[in-house]
Amino acid sequence: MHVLVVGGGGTIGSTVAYTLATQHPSLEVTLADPKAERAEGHAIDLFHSRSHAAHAIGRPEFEASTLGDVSVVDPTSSPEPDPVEAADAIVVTASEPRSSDSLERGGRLSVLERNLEIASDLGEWFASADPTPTVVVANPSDRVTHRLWEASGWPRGSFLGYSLSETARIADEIARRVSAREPSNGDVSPADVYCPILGEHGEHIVPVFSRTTVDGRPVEFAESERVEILDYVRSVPYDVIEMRDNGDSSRWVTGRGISLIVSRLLEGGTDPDADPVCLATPLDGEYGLKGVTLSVPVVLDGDGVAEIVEWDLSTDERERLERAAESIRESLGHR
Ligand SMILES: NC(=O)C1=CN([C@@H]2O[C@H](COP(=O)(O)OP(=O)(O)OC[C@H]3O[C@@H](n4cnc5c(N)ncnc54)[C@H](O)[C@@H]3O)[C@@H](O)[C@H]2O)C=CC1
Ligand SMILES: O=C([O-])CC(=O)C(=O)O
Repeated sequence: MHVLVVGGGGTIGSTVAYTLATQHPSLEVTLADPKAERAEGHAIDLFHSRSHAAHAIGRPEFEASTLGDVSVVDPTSSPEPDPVEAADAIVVTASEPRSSDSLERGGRLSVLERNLEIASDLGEWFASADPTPTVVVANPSDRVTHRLWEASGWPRGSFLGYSLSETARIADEIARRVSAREPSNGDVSPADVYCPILGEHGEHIVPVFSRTTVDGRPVEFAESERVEILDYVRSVPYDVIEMRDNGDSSRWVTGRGISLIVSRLLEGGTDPDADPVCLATPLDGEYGLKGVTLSVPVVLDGDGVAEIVEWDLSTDERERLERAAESIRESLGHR
């Protein structure tokens, strides 16, 4: 199996590559980045991280001879053989560098113009290869996913815009609040919270409070609490960036979330009996929306989105989803 990480010399791309490389020792990983030397530095380090399997403490449960390679290509030099053709899954983290106006809430939109150009170029590159499931991380991820889909000519189900970190963040905040309500019951773990999030990866997130459960039981929040929960989810990634001296963004939650999605894709998909996962995919009438890409519940197979699940939403959730769609359409110039 082979995963291509486009933007693999950067923070998120290299973190995804590390997570996948250690989880799947035989996986071939290619890092595509115009900063090829930087990517090569990651590739050498990553390959050595796999070599711990040669030590007794590595306790290899696989043949050392099956260790996958970690290689580098410069996407601007028409690499041959084409790594897009070789890939079983692709992750796109290619992005303009973070600018000073990307450090505040809403900052994901500051790289819109340049990242749409990068997406158009990547789409042209992808177009000559067979459709391959592609997880899009570069911000603003829903708009970039949409542009990449349009430029590639691949089926819409090939594209999955990544927004799952928000689901992890809201679970943490809900667990804290529910624990504080009844301290005598002990702490609730975020792992016991289910609160899917639809909509934009940004200000227009749509937490589905009508389906939220703790330990499998429905849980209610007053409107004031909902506002505070939303505020936490929107703000915390920017707090993380600031705490790290305005350097890297949330590489660990993002790297782990993407690696889980790629792992499921390589295994042939998600369990159709399990809860669907919320990822951004181009819509064609689902939820009454067309010509826009935003997060909705999906079931995955080995090619990408096998099914978009249409949940019954409350009036407020539906209106919020429509507002998210409007905001995304507007910034893409689609009215
Ligand atoms: N969807 C999400 O939840 C998250 C999205 N992000 C976004 O992911 C993107 C990447 O973030 P970082 O890794 O921190 O940025 P970074 O600046 O460390 O890495 C971006 C990499 O893309 C490369 N690149 C630029 N143009 C390229 C092209 N045409 N082809 C291939 N590579 C190209 C750059 O050389 C650089 O190495 C950003 O847009 C960031 O906002 C980051 C975290 C979470
Ligand atoms: O703005 C960023 O690069 C970080 C981001 O999207 C996130 O962590 O959700």
